[in-house]
Amino acid sequence: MQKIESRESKPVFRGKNTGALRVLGSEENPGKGLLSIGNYMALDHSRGAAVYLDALKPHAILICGKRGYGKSYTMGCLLEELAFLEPAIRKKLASVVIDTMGIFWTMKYPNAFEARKLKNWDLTPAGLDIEIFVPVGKIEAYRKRNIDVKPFSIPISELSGSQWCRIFSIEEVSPPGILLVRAIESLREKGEAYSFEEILSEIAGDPRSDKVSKGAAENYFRAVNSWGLFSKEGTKLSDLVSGGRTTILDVSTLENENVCAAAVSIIAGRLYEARLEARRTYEKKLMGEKFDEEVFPMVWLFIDEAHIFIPAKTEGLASKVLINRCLRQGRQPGLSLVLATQRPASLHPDVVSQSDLLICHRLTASDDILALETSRPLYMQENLQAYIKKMGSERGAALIVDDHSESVHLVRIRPRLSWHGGGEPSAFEPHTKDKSKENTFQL
Ligand SMILES: Nc1ncnc2c1ncn2[C@@H]1O[C@H](COP(=O)(O)OP(=O)(O)OP(=O)(O)O)[C@@H](O)[C@H]1O
Repeated sequence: MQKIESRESKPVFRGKNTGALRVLGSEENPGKGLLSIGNYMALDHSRGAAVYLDALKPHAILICGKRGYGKSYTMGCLLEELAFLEPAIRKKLASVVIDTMGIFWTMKYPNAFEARKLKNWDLTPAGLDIEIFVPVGKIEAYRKRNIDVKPFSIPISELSGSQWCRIFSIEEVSPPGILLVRAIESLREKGEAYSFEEILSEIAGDPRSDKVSKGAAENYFRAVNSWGLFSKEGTKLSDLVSGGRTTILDVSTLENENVCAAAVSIIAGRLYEARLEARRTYEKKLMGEKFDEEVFPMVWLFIDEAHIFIPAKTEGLASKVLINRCLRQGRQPGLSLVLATQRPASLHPDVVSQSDLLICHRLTASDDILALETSRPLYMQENLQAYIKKMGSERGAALIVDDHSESVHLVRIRPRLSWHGGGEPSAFEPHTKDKSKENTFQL
């Protein structure tokens, strides 16, 4: 089993109590493609056997928990584990993070801050080989801060007139809305990519609209240009994603949540299409056909603040793609989705019911617990509240509900190898000190 013999192939936990191999997410895992996420946590909170997640098959994982209890930290652990898989498996997978908070760029750096804690787990700090992409219009701002980033953009022609109306929060039947839909649909009918300038000239040349509507529509699109996210051609998917890579799409500069959702919808839709195509190639290969070109890897798509993109009560711009394609049908083409939220109650209920793995950190709001309880699998012997109580208030402690083995597990997620950028800043403590020994974790 690959993590049992060396860092590439050694278990991450050689320390205390490493017991029987337990793989969550697959009953058939042959001991390969294992993500070492932590150890069992006994009721007295002592450390038990190592816990692994399967990475050979596609998964839909929901990570939830109240603010500051480990959601993005856990996401980072999964990303690290995917990045450190044995090369033969790693090259068939790719990780893509939609980074709404701008916190994942720090993964390039080793987690020197928690070196002592890592030592307790027999681990050493390690940075990750990641690529960070930011909207093309924002590249200079990042470079000025000495953050090594690459530009990405989305083709402006990917959005329909009605999607633009939703982004601008205007009615499709209002005068600027009517103009905007007409202008965009007329450009789209030509079937070619078009630029921001071409949209403006289409608006200006509309014979049926008055000056005020034209002025308003123009202003909306000038704002689009300032976001620096859209361009005529857009970045090719193959430039963003390929086998073995960890890609961070930092969209934290986009203040408008609708724009973020539109971007997520387009990216997730393109990943899904690419995987469908790859799956067809894979089937043909199995039938004996020869293919020389590289097959698009099985993607793990990570989205934090998922309630923004798949809200409970309304249909967000990314809801359809994420629910209907990635969640419900992602298994077949091999697209994994890892969603995180502080507010399960604000998340579309399909996310809870369609996830095959639920990683639940501490939760206290009753509506959030109820949202998970409502789709609580029958195999959970106790109610969720009781499990959460057992888990206590330790950061990084999690309840994992595994639909494959129909079982529930109390786990302590391991410390991060790479620098975690999502922690709370403190006005008091110097940032260089190793705080491991002061943490609530007593190992
Ligand atoms: N598994 C863990 N091991 C050690 N410390 C942890 C672990 N998980 C979380 N922590 C600690 O808790 C802090 C907060 O975790 P994290 O940033 O993941 O919170 P979050 O749930 O994503 O919060 P928010 O909802 O505000 O984004 C981390 O900075 C870290 O100090």
